[in-house]
Amino acid sequence: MAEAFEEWLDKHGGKKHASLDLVKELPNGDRGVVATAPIAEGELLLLLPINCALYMPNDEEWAKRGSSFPEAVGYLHEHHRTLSPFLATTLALMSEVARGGESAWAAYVGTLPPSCPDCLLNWSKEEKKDLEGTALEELGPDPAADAFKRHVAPILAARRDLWPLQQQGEGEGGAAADEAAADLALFVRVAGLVQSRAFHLEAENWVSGAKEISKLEGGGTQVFLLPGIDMINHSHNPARRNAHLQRLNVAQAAAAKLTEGGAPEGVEAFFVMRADKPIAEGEEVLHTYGNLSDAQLLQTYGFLDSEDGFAQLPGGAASGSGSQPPEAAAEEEGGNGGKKGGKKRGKAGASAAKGKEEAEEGAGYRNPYNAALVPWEAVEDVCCGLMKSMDQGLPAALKRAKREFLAAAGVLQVAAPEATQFVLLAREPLPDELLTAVQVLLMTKEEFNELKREHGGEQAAAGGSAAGKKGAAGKSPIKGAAGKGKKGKGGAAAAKEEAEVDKAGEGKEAAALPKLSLGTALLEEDEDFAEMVCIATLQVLKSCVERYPSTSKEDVRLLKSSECTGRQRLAVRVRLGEKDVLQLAQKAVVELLRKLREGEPIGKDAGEEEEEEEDEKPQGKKPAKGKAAAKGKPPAAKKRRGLGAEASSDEGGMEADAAATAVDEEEDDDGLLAGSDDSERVGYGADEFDDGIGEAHDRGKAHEAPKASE
Ligand SMILES: C[S@@+](CC[C@H](N)C(=O)[O-])C[C@H]1O[C@@H](n2cnc3c(N)ncnc32)[C@H](O)[C@@H]1O
Repeated sequence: MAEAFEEWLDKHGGKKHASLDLVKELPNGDRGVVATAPIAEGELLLLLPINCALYMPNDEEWAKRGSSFPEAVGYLHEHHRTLSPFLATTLALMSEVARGGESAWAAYVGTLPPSCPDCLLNWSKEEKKDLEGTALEELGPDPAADAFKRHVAPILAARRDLWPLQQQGEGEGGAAADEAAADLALFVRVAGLVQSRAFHLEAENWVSGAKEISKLEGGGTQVFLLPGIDMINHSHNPARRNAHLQRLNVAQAAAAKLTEGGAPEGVEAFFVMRADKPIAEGEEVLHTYGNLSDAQLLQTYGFLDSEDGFAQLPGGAASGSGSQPPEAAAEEEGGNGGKKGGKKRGKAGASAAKGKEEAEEGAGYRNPYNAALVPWEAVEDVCCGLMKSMDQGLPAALKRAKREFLAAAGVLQVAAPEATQFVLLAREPLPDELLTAVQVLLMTKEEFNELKREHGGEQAAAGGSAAGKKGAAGKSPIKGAAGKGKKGKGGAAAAKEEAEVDKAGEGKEAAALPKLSLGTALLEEDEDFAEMVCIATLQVLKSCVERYPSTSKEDVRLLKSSECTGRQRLAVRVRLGEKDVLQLAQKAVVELLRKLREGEPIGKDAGEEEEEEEDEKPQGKKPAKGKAAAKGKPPAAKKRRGLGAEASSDEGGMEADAAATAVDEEEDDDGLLAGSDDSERVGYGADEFDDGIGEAHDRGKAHEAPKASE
């Protein structure tokens, strides 16, 4: 199989390093690319002419060399242009698989595994129950069966010559049922392969130049199957990675002396895999599939990282494993790529030690790129409930106006604001969007109207341009606002209030406003408001923690038990990872509140402010509160709200609330989350296509290209 592939590659002008085994069986039963002799840094590992890749061409490519694409690709290009790139590439590979020995890609098809075993596509309903509450919880119909029925089956039926029927046995329900079952089975198999092997790259003009490939963008992507290159496994650990992918145009490939004797006819570009560092004999070639959370890794690739070096990173997480025994995971170490330092070092050392201990006990490695999702609905419910408890219930029109305003101001997604999910990251557990949304929801009608006027006003002054605008942070949109502590209104008053929702900003919501980022300026000015915002945020986070059927402690216990194996273990690790992030967010809120109460500077420039404060402060004088104080202004007058009447008359009120809502201290501080410094925001935003399947990249934000130093 490897020889047939190498012959095929050679025939098409591709190259493979002589000292590489592309299909080496690894100790864990998987296959990987392994060096059979030492390879020097910079050496070419694989060169793949673009004509060997399976993908949907853009119009320009099609015009230039349409005839070199498989027939199925041509058919899809001509007749199904709105199909998602993922489904189109899946159908392209299905055609080559179904055509067997007749396919021009038969040698490549021969290198493919039977399936992507643990990809979610292959999980039963029962197994998926363990993912309840996570980003991977399936709420609608089975996405694969749904995509098959809606998009794939009609295409197969229309062109049986391109997608010949697979061999079927005699089954119940007659020949038609058998055909459909065989088609669906092939689709699920191939979709799993494409999902776990394809590269999602920005569509670009090939002739324009080389490009680092790991940078993926939400829009305008092409989904490429890159034979041979797709044999390389992933590592989260920069210290273990030793290869990276580039695409080069013909001139660049020639300049790099990759195509002596000239490029094969009709080839405009190459995919190139090179050694980033020396690779020892017997060492596996590894690169990165992206900075992906556990949920994204599981959904797309059917595995969770079971390595490796984060225990060694200063401030790093412990090693451990989802699928291998914890003892083995705890033994595996390596890597030293972390850059954390400063004040956190002392604690990090202790955390790493504690983390290692936990790994040994079986708690497992936790991914520093993990994320948790907070649905808008939860935020709205909690905030509206809180306002109601203060006799300031939000009438429907005001609720709608706030939602529309937040969408126009870039805090909620525009197309379907209600479907927004705030993405909390281990490295940024309290995103500004979430704090901003909570603040806006907790504003009285008057405050909200004033915010709208100020924020809309900025837009008018800027000629409607949202680019580079700062938002309303630090401007106190509620300064001088009336209506604090308003008492309850009956139905008629509420109806009047609906009618009173300020018309000033109306219509502006439709247009894009500058991005709204309230930060903490308002919280620093108004202690009661700050307490409300913190309580509400803690309640929101608590409601998110409660959506899981188990607690973190139970999950850790499960991971420690030898019975928790296979897919159940993967699922438990995903939900524990999400809960870790929610716990970090809870801690961040409690810390924010503490700082606000103690008048400590907050935010990125806190250090600078502290210094400024030090310089300006007369000797022996107590530091004043907040930013205003830091800038030499008197602290803002304390403001009172409905809730504040109780909470602030009882000095322990907030602590009690926070304690009731916040972190289980026994469970926190496991020190397992801090790790690499290059965690990037990853999310699960709006789907571009309504396939409902595919991979994390179609649903998420771009991942940063690995830094040069990696
Ligand atoms: C692009 S393929 C890599 C080649 C694959 N190992 C093979 O034998 O064909 C991606 C698949 O390899 C496996 N894989 C890659 N990196 C892995 C890792 N770090 N740990 C476990 N499995 C991994 C997963 O099954 C994943 O879906």
